[in-house]
Amino acid sequence: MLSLLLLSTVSIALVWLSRRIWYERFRRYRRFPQLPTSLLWGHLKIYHEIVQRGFLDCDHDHIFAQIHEALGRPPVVLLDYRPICRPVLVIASHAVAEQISRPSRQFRFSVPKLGLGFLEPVIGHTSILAAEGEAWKALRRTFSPWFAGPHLQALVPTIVEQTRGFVAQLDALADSGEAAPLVTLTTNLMYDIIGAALLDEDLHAQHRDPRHQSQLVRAFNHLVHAYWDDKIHLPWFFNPVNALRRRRRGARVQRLLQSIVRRKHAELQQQHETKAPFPQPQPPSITALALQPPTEDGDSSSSSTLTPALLNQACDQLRTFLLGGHDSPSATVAWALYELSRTPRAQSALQAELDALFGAGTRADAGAVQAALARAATGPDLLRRMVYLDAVLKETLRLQPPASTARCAPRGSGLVVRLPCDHPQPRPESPEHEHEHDPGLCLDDLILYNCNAIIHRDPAVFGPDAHVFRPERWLGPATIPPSAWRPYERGPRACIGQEFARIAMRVILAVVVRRYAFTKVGVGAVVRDAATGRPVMRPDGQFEVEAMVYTTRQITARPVDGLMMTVSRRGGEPEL
Ligand code: HEM
Repeated sequence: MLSLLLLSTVSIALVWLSRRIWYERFRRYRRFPQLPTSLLWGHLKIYHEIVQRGFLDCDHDHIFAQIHEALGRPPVVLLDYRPICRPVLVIASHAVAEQISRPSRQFRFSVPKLGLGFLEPVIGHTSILAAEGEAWKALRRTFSPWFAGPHLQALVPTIVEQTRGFVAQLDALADSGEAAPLVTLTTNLMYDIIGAALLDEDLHAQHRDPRHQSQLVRAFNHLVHAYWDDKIHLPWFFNPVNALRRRRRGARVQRLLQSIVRRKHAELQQQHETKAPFPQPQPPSITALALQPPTEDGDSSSSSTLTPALLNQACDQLRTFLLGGHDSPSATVAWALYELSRTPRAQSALQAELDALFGAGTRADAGAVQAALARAATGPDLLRRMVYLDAVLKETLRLQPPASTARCAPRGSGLVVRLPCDHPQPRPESPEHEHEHDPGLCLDDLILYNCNAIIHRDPAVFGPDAHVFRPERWLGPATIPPSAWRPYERGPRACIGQEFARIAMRVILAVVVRRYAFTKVGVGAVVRDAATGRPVMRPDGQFEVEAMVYTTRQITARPVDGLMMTVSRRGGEPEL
């Protein structure tokens, strides 16, 4: 009798479970565009097969783009990663992305971020990047004045100063004729800029001998390497060794930063106590701001006691700025130099703009450009007038966006988005709902990924040449909807450092772009005509290349080979 009861209970449980799994896999998300799914593995199997067919180390954005294309470019694509993690909704339409990133009555600061637990070794657990609600608002309020226009303009001479090391490195490369990964050089440059401007520290990242770089730079690079080619951010138990490696390396970065912050705190206290007559550095250092414990009512008062909690919180913010500050701008500058090297029309237009601003006689004279930019009377105005250079940067960020936001609306919150009307609407729940007004798509509990790599190449917005580097599309009357370009994300959680990045990137390019010619070697090298040896020009005005340089995931998207280039001084470079 007992065994019969047991048997029937087990059978009922099994029937219930299989119906549940069937529902979860095939019915729950049936209105979402998606690839055929498997009962056991969802889309994991097909995702794996697509990865195997292409470059194994390519970034997940490429895989999403392929799936999106195969499905006929719908506004959203569902990828069911269960049982490994929640299903991901890849958002391919700027109109839908905008509904996620803008504030609403339901979500005052836009749809909450997806937990960034996997990044904790890099940014800590109180970082502004991951914080939510009032805690995030208080942090943002603390740091926003530092990132405001007038403060940033005062930093231009500091940024310019650091480009001297970059020029020295490029000169050395031009003399040697050797190829080097440009991204390594721009990364070191950005570390030095962030060190000087944000931390008020010389990080020696551009030292010719890497052994003389500061311990912080070496430790941070070491930590970031533990994130290379991480496609799905699997939970720690899938690779406990790497999880441990990240923790250990993260702890070392934290210790190094703590000793810097303790020193800065002591200096600030001394200045405060002695009421030093010399003026405070203008703008106040980020470290000083990070040491003001933010309160929810917006009052920030300098703390004389450096509690362990305050120390850790300050270090978490500094680590976040170190990450955001060095990573995306360095990749963007390197990509811009690559795209310019294969787009002679754009290179000439940029040269003409810089000639007009600095004088044609300063083409090879980096020192003259640096001096003009560093002068308070001329620098900000020169930067403001770099219209074509700004278009080059916009176009680079359009084609090679380093980052995209990932969000998640809590279960039961009832987040609904509407798809753009020019796309086929989602299937109704059932045939009897066929004629009802479309209620939109409910996105609760899904991982929402605004995929900029797809959004930025939408032919419906950018036309048939969406894949071509054409800075001119950003000049003249604005025809592109603002929400279709979102490399810094939009809404309240948009990048706090975007204006700083724009200034730094404009300074760097203005200093080097007329002085050097860059030639890609290896993947992405230009194709040359067998008879003449000259590069083959495509009808769209770009040189034909051997193979596209794809991106890999290294926390953000970075070019696979670091953009291996040779450098020559203009005038001395080989004829193309
Ligand atoms: C080309 C340059 C840059 C790009 C493309 C970029 C991109 C982004 C993106 C897409 C986000 C949103 C991330 C998310 O929602 O998860 C973001 C946030 C952030 N970025 Fe940047 N970033 C750049 C430069 C910088 C710089 C120079 C800094 C600091 C010096 C910085 C610091 C931050 C911080 C602190 C946040 C979090 C903001 C918040 O949640 O309030 N970024 N960035």
